[in-house]
Amino acid sequence: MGVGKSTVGKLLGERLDAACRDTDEDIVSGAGKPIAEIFYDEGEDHFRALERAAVRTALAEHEGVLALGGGAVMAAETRELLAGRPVVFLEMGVAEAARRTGLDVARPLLAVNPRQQWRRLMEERRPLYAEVARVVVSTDERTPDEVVEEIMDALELRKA
Ligand SMILES: Nc1ncnc2c1ncn2[C@@H]1O[C@H](COP(=O)(O)OP(=O)(O)O)[C@@H](O)[C@H]1O
Ligand SMILES: O=C(O)C1=C[C@@H](OP(=O)(O)O)[C@@H](O)[C@H](O)C1
Ligand SMILES: [Mg+2]
Repeated sequence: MGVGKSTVGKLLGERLDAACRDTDEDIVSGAGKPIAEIFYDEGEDHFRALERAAVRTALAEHEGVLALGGGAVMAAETRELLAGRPVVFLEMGVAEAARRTGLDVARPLLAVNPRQQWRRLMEERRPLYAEVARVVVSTDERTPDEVVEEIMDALELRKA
């Protein structure tokens, strides 16, 4: 959350001349309301079901860059669908996370005690990110464009 998946995904798409899709955007357009409202109105379990379906559909029909939400890997089905694909795990430290997410009400899971919540979520999720990732790229002290270049190197996407 806040590491830059959506921002960097779009830039990477431009850099590769490929389309970028973001499953959170698919969920919002499908539900007709923002993510925070889905959480508050229907609850997290409902959001996760929409997320699993959005990832399944996007992986089946989209070619190019796909940005996921930070909690998508919690679903075993999603981890299985990601296996063997060029998945990038973008990381950052907690100080940077606090700066980037700020008081962003669009991220309901960080609405209360954001730093503590972020640490707790990362402890739980880090092994799952490591399980699905082909490469890990640090985003601390890097601009989104620099992160794109790191991804290009890490996945060996540069043309010879
Ligand atoms: N490398 C970066 N350095 C500084 N700010 C960044 C960087 N990448 C993204 N941001 C900013 O952090 C916030 C969260 O980015 P976003 O792309 O929505 O992350 P995610 O999709 O991983 O939650 C946005 O305000 C974005 O402009
Ligand atoms: O980490 C999470 O559980 C979530 C991350 C969000 O996406 P980003 O990681 O793009 O912020 C969004 O899917 C939702 O608020 C839940
Ligand atoms: Mg995002």
